[in-house]
Amino acid sequence: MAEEKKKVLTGAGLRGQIAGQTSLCTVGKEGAGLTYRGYDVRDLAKNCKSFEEVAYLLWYGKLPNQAELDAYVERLKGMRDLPQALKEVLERIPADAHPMDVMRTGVSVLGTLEPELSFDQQLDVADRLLASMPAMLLYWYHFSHNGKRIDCMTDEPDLAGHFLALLHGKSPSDLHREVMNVSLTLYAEHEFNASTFTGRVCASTLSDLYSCVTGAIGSLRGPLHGGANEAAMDLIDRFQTPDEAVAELKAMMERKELIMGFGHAIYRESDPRNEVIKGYSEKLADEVGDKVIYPVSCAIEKLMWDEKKLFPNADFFHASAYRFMGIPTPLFTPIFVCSRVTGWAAHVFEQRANNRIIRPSADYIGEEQRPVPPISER
Ligand SMILES: CC(=O)SCCNC(=O)CCNC(=O)[C@H](O)C(C)(C)COP(=O)(O)OP(=O)(O)OC[C@H]1O[C@@H](n2cnc3c(N)ncnc32)[C@H](O)[C@@H]1OP(=O)(O)O
Ligand SMILES: O=C([O-])CC(=O)C(=O)O
Repeated sequence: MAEEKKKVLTGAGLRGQIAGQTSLCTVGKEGAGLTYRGYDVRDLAKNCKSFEEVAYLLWYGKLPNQAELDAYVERLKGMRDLPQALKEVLERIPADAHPMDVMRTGVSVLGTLEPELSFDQQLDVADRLLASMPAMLLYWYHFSHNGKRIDCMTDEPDLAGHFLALLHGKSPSDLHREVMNVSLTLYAEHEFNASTFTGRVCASTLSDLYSCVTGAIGSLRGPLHGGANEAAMDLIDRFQTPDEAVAELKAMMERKELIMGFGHAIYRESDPRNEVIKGYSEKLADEVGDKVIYPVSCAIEKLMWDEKKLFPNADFFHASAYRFMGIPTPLFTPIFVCSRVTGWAAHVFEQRANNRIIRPSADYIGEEQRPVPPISER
């Protein structure tokens, strides 16, 4: 086999292969950019006051005007609660379960209670998932940790505030609401990343939306993908000073260990989401008077660039931003789910609109064909 073909097929993660078409998103055009339906993600983060605008853009194809947004927010508000049967299942999941497993189970159970019986219902199912995911996570969280059955309905005007209010039991400050809206916007969509591709493969079999989302959650859970925001926090938490971080990071690099929250499969120079969330992390660090986490994060960022030309991806400064808002580390990746469900579902809709089952081929590198020996001769 030619060397080039071998490189593409073995262990190369399909990098650079075009696996389908999309009109939802561009990643890494000119090395760094990210757009949703033609809008720069930084522009969306700055000018969309609520994440619901971005969800609407991805699912309904255009940015909503004020009347459309008001109606959409009201619709989602009415879908925030959970069925009693789902609450009962969540009450049986132990406190030490991984919250990503809770999300996967929650979505799966909702799929048994409110199944998608026809693709005509796809937008209803997607809206229902988006609206109810914060409660799925936080009903379980409060019950399993404190034995408390929270009210899953809040009057918060957006999902960002709803999430923080369910977590903390009170309405968030304006700054925290803004950060959460921006964070959900930054995480919403990212072309053919591993979890979205999982969802699209599932959709291509004409399976239901709950199955596509359940599978996608499983792919996002890993530390090479969405799980990196939690892994980055665990890394940062090991250090009390920037000097300590630099010394240990150098040793880790020598041992060829992966540094979580750095590098990217597509971006080569920078991840455009980083500068946005880093700016908010700095603001929040000032707010809480942090003198450790933010400086340690910046020292790691500088070292990684100086030594390896590796830059922080979306996950790295999300870790400190979430910590400063009092969000427990194991809930970081589930927040990613609450956002990325918009991208996943948009890709499922796109796949369904022009479907052929996704079924690539493998390059066989095993044994030549041979007879099965009788069991006495093996
Ligand atoms: C929202 C998201 O999902 S963003 C990604 C989140 N994931 C992480 O932060 C986990 C850490 N990062 C990584 O593991 C990788 O950078 C990935 C999985 C994101 C991308 O993987 P790849 O596309 O294989 O990376 P890439 O081809 O750019 O790697 C080039 C070299 O840099 C190294 N490298 C890449 N990222 C890192 C890192 N974070 N730490 C140390 N070395 C790294 C690779 O090991 C490779 O080295 P080699 O040439 O000696 O084999
Ligand atoms: O695109 C990728 O490979 C990973 C990523 O950044 C994302 O899904 O947000």
